[in-house]
Amino acid sequence: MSEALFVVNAGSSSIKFKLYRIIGDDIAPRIAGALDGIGTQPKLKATDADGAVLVERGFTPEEIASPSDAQHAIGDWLAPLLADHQLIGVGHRVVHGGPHYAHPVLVDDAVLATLESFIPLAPLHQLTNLDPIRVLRARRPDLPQVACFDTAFHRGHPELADRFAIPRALYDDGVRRYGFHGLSYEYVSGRLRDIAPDPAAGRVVIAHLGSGASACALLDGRSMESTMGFTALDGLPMGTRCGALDAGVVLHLIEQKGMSPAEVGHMLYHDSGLRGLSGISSDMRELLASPEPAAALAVDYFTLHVAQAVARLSVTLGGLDALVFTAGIGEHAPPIRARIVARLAVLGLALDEAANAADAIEIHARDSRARIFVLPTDEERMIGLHTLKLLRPI
Ligand SMILES: Nc1ncnc2c1ncn2[C@@H]1O[C@H](COP(=O)(O)OP(=O)(O)O)[C@@H](O)[C@H]1O
Ligand SMILES: CC(=O)OP(=O)(O)O
Ligand SMILES: [Mg+2]
Repeated sequence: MSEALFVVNAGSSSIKFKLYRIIGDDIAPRIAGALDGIGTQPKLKATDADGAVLVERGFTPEEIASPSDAQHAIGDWLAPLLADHQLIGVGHRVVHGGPHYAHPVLVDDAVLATLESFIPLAPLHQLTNLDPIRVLRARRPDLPQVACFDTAFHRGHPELADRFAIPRALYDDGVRRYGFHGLSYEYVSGRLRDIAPDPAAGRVVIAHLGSGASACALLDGRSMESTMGFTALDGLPMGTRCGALDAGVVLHLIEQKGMSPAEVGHMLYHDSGLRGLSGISSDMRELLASPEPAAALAVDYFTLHVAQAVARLSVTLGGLDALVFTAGIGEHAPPIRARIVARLAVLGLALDEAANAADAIEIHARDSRARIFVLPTDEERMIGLHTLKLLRPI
């Protein structure tokens, strides 16, 4: 019977999962799947290591109305397939680890209670990240569960990157710039080290452009600064989130417009970003395909702000050796990469257009002052490796 571990990456409308076989101190995917459309058009799909479809079935919105329904459905489908695997544990992506968790942790009641206290700091993510942990603890109390944090990678960043310019007492109270997407940055910087060790040891900016978007400055693979802050609302404009916003707007909406804090929160997390700017869609593919001027404005706003962030993070690093694009938009949208790099001509960056159009790994022109890469992220593999290391220290 082969040893295996299970990885869960739970979002608000989908649960992605992977079953890995353990091979020494490495892992190899056996099953990859997702249950998405929770509460709307639930669909479970999973493939094996060769891409063959193992299951593809729909559910009614009533059958899978919540992430915990989804977790049970995945568990029911998976149980017979686990018969010839010996599961040693489960790794979870948990977006917020607060000020203290700089590494993955084994979840017990006290850890779970601490992580629950961060729910208001990550309203789109934390509750749904913790839900599968709770469901699995009830179903399989014997199975070790490991929480891997999006914030952990940034915990070693310098104090300057950790601060807001507000009274010091708030910092001591935990109002700090945590930064997110850390599992993605850790994986992508490791890939860069494998394929291009020279720039990886130097000054690198990684732009994680998905439905959530942020950018991170790394020096020799370590986080120096990132665009997300106390919450995953700060920094770049996203699918539905506003990104950096004048705090005065929040005061205005509450004090002058009579909006409740909950209404403002909903607007900034769900109705802003690309969706708010365009009035059309939060999905970059739809905006690129739309002839509407409002869609073009949203795309321009996005590319301008990503380019500005790369330039700002280059100041933090004192220069730039490599720029890396990753996540849904970063990996699959050549026109967006082209517009971002065109704005960075000011720093001497230039694209090889054919390589960019082909989603090649290296896409810079020969005379570009920094190398430019497209590297697919793999948060699940990072979670799997962390989980294995914590459960099986060498
Ligand atoms: N071919 C493409 N062209 C443009 N945008 C794309 C393409 N493929 C995916 N995207 C965009 O990627 C985003 C989703 O990124 P992803 O990393 O999958 O998000 P998440 O995992 O955080 O939900 C969406 O805005 C989607 O439109
Ligand atoms: C932290 C965050 O924004 O995550 P995601 O991109 O998955 O929404
Ligand atoms: Mg994501």
